[in-house]
Amino acid sequence: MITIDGVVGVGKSTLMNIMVEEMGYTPFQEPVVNNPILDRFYYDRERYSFPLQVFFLNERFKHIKNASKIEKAVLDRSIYGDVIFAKMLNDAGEMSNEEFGIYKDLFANMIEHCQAPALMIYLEASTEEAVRRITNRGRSYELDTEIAYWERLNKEYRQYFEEYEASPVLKINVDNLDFENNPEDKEYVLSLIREEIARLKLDDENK
Ligand SMILES: Nc1ncnc2c1ncn2[C@@H]1O[C@H](COP(=O)(O)OP(=O)(O)O)[C@@H](O)[C@H]1O
Ligand SMILES: Nc1ncnc2c1ncn2[C@H]1C[C@H](O)[C@@H](COP(=O)(O)O)O1
Repeated sequence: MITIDGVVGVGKSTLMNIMVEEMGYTPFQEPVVNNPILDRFYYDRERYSFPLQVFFLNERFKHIKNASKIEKAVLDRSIYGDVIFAKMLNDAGEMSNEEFGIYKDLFANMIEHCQAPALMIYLEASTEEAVRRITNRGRSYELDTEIAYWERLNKEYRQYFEEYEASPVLKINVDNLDFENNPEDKEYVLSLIREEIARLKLDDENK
């Protein structure tokens, strides 16, 4: 089970699709379209932070449960990334301390039953590049969100991944890598992933 994480717009879904096409992985997509409150959350974060976190926690748990039953799974975003959002929202006063306390308790209970990924691919980018990609993608609720939110998220992500040790991490800075449109960049990223898989002997484990 390989997980791809990183800030919004960094290219997680795009890379996941490449791994599906080029490496035969089975995708576990982030629930954006079928998310009943994501849009509302962006316009009223105080009201929707807590239910949104519970929604994502539950979805992530389902994905991990199902992904751990198959040989080559790739997940778009991780349960660990959710904690970054939850902490950030609590720090900003958009999720109350009581709600964050309940969230942490629920998380602690769930994580005991979650298999850690065999590899975490952390896609790192400058906030400017992430916002450029968010703008190109054009989800209206993200376009209406202030830049400071994306800056805070990036800062929290970087800090979190400096200390993350639940699994091996492959960190890739994607600021100058257009693996979506440039075949050379795509091959380069795939080679990094293949090398890491070989180094960790994940292929052997998966046989
Ligand atoms: N490496 C890349 N270089 C340039 N644009 C990219 C790259 N990867 C993805 N994109 C574009 O950036 C936007 C966000 O990509 P996406 O994969 O949906 O990000 P995420 O899943 O991390 O939010 C999309 O419009 C996508 O086409
Ligand atoms: N845990 C989360 N809290 C708040 N918002 C979240 C969380 N997980 C995902 N999101 C948002 C961020 C994006 O608007 C969409 C999808 O993420 P993406 O990085 O584009 O895959 O959901």
